[in-house]
Amino acid sequence: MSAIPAVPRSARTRSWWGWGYTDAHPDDVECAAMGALLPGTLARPLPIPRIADLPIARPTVTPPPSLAHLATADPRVRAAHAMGKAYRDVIRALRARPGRIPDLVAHPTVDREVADLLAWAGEHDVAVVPYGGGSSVVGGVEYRGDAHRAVLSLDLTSMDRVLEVDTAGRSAHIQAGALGPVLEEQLRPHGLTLRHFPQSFEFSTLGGWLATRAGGHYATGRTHIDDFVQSLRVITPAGAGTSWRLPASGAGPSPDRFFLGSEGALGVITEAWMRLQERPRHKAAASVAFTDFHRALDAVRAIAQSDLAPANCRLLDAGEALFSGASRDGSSVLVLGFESATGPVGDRLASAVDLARAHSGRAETPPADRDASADSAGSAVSAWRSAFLRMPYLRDGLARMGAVVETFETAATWDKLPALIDAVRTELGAAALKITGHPATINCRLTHVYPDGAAPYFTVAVAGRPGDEVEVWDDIKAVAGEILHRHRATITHHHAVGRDHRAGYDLQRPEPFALALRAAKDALDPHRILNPGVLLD
Ligand SMILES: Cc1cc2nc3c(=O)[nH]c(=O)nc-3n(C[C@H](O)[C@H](O)[C@H](O)COP(=O)(O)OP(=O)(O)OC[C@H]3O[C@@H](n4cnc5c(N)ncnc54)[C@H](O)[C@@H]3O)c2cc1C
Repeated sequence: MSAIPAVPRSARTRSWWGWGYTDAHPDDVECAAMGALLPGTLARPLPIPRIADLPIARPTVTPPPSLAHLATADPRVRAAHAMGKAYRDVIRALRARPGRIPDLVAHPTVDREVADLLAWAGEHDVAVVPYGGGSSVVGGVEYRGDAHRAVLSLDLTSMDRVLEVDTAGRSAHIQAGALGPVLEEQLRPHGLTLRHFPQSFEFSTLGGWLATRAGGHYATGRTHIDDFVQSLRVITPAGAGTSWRLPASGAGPSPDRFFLGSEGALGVITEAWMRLQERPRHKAAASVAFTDFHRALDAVRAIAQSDLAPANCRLLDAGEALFSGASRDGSSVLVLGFESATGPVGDRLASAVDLARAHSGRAETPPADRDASADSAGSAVSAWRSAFLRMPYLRDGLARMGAVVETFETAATWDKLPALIDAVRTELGAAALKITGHPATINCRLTHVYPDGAAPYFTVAVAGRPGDEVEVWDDIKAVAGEILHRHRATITHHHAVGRDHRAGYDLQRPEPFALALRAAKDALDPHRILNPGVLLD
């Protein structure tokens, strides 16, 4: 077991209202150029919002002297903790309609302080919203309604240390508030990695990943945060507990599984022992073009059902391929990638490309295996990768042009996928036209693939009704949820339930399970202060 050095934090300024760093936001010219691609958007971008324009009331509670040093009522901090980072949040900031802003933001540094804050909140009818990186896209970190006297945002990011690394057992004891880069930087000296890279990696935390059952960007194999959990420490209003560190256990229902995905409604995750991996040393990537998207789906299914296990197997439809620069001729593109810490992967890549060719894919001969530190192979592959990281910034630029942008993801079995994807394109497209009077762009990519199905991710962009973008988004979201439900596709594959997916989640979960969840809430959170409205009422 070894001790871990401290890690410096980024000096760049994070946006309080939009994605990422302020210095990476598209400027007015870039926003206008994007808006010009969508008929009906504004002539010029909405101004960058100012905190001074928000309706920020004075806090209605004061913490006791013993906890006062942990909490702030600074309007800038409170505004930055009022919402997550969905389109809906960004447009509400732009339109100065943030909803209820927390009265206080607390930054506990140890478990005792978390427990004391929960006890104080329970006694004073203060709702507590656990907050990691604040990258929720489902209304997970905001408070809706007025049932509580006050709202406390419980920011865990001061608890961001890797406490211990067990190199022999390839696992690490990590505090829940560590942001992705902070966590990986502390593991790097050990040659190990958690290898969990959601698109939001830079601005989301271990605790947030665990509380939402996040999905990393690897297409197959171990990519869900669930796969890496060895043990969890959770603090609830009814007491704290830590599960045993075990490689596996068949002792009844799993306590870790119980808290995974609990979204701050059942307790606060403060620490976890996580399984690690060696850093990959071999990589190989290639892209395959398809004229027919449905043939491409068949190719992906064949690859997913083989034993090749690609790290990346991302099928982009023609719109998505065009937008990311992976193709300009109307083809769908399959981006394939392999990596390994132990041996060359070029043969696996070649076999996957052969399978794709057998389903009418067009591919160059794949490049040979290369050192993992080398630059990406293939222009379509690298074009897609850069676009992937830039996408959230562009979404905010489109929001400034008054566009409505909704991204939603799901998963379904192979027998249902083609009809589901077609229905989203046609039915949601028609609904968006009816709601806004403008044609929508709807793109699709597969983010994760399984032997028995896959996870499609949709992006819908359409000009909004100026000033009513939130209502338009809500209407489009409701139609999308209805289509998913009708096709027996999950309301979310990795974005969580939060408040925005409640209707779909309530329909999806079996009633005895809902009963058990309500009973668990009653037992663990008797004053109903933990993230009210998330997962259940
Ligand atoms: C641009 C963008 C890209 C994204 N890409 C992905 C992706 O690739 N894969 C993916 O899975 N998701 C993705 N997301 C969604 C989001 O990043 C994930 O849900 C992430 O896991 C949230 O982590 P966070 O630390 O930001 O949590 P927050 O947003 O702060 O919180 C999310 C939920 O977890 C609860 N919570 C947070 N910390 C704790 C804790 N310590 N204990 C108990 N409850 C807690 C909160 O109360 C809330 O309900 C993306 C979001 C954006 C904006």
